[in-house]
Amino acid sequence: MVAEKATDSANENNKMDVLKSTQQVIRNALDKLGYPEEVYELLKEPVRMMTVRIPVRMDNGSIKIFTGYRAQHNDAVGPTKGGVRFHPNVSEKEVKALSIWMSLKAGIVDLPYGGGKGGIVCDPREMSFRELEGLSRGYVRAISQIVGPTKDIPAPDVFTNSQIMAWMMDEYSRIDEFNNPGFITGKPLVLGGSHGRESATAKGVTICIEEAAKQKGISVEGARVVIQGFGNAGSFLAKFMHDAGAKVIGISDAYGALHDPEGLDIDYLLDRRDSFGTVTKLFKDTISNPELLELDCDILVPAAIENQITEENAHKIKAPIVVEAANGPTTLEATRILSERGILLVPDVLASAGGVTVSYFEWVQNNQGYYWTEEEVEAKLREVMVKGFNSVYHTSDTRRIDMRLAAYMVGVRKMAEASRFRGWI
Ligand SMILES: NC(=O)C1=CN([C@@H]2O[C@H](COP(=O)(O)OP(=O)(O)OC[C@H]3O[C@@H](n4cnc5c(N)ncnc54)[C@H](O)[C@@H]3O)[C@@H](O)[C@H]2O)C=CC1
Ligand SMILES: O=C(O)CCC(=O)C(=O)O
Repeated sequence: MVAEKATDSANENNKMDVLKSTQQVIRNALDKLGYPEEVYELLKEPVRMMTVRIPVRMDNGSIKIFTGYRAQHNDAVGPTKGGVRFHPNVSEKEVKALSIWMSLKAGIVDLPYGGGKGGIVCDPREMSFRELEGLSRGYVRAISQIVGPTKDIPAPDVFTNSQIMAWMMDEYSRIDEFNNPGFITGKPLVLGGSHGRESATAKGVTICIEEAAKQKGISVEGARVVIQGFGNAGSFLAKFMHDAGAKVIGISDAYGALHDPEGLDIDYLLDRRDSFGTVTKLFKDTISNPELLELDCDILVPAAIENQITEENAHKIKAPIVVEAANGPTTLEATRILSERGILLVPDVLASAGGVTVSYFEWVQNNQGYYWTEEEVEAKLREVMVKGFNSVYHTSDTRRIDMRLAAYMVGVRKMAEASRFRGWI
């Protein structure tokens, strides 16, 4: 009985293991494309993974040692690129999976990058500004040998922002002994940031929603939208949906969710949210995150963390369109269930690629020292996202496969070919 329980829990862990599920889809995509086994052997793990220990003097005078990671998945196409996450649940496996997803995003929207990702195990909500600066600078010192504007270019992710990017850029510039804005993206505008980067992930998701709605014959104007997460991705998305005439009937953060079938007051919520995307603590009448996901709505956007739609709740999702702003919010089993139910699932590696696309634009502008207007950035982003959506949708439609497998097939091809031309495989 005990052994049976242990096996059950091992199976459950496997289903929630984001690295294992990513490897499974990579394998399926490579098989469908006809690549030999050694291509999978190369791409199933990052080519480089660094673990660092970062000492930080805390405000109470003690020294605390933090663990951080930087994964570089594949650099055959170009330098690796991807965000840095500050979160208590960061793990080596998660960072590895996130770096693979970055490679796939770069492939889908055709950027000259491979995927990278970083993370530090910490809870920035419980740290002072001074402690966060020490941690950000310490991380850069620790990984400085493997990063740089032509090697691996970090950016923001969960619980990191433009201030943290500014500290990291300053630390790298000190080490490098000259001002080096192209080392990192998602910087404040005054330090070489790009117009449109802050809202880029949400803008990319909005474009995918528009394209998915066209395919489903649903009008965005008047559509009922539910968004899990009210941080960078979720809050800008709520604003864009509200401005497009959609009714945002549910939002959430790490502490709970708000629901109003008549539509929430998005401008008020944006005004009251804190820098970690927390707003529900201000309200008494809340529902839970699991309840939020099952609300009756037209468009559901998970924009927070991994493993939110699983085989437990996939049958209960009512939205005909699910667009993944977050990385890894839906398990593979849930992907199968949603797809069999005819729900159009726009996967993370496509839907959330707007962030890295505008990060690429920021890096290009830093390299050329000439900056674009917000309108130019938005027009270029739209072109890239629509093209990415169409190629994934077309692959899914013609091959009769789910959108996630289609996205992996589109995303994996460029790095496989580049690795082959380089003579690696
Ligand atoms: N910021 C960016 O440019 C990009 C972000 N993403 C992905 O979007 C997702 C959200 O990232 P950001 O908005 O940047 O982060 P953020 O740190 O700005 O906001 C995170 C939001 O998720 C909520 N949250 C945290 N834990 C939660 C939980 N257990 N249940 C429900 N909500 C929870 C937080 O309260 C907050 O509202 C992540 O998966 C991230 O990897 C993807 C592409 C780019
Ligand atoms: O902007 C970037 O370079 C990376 C964004 C990111 O980390 C992501 O798409 O998950």
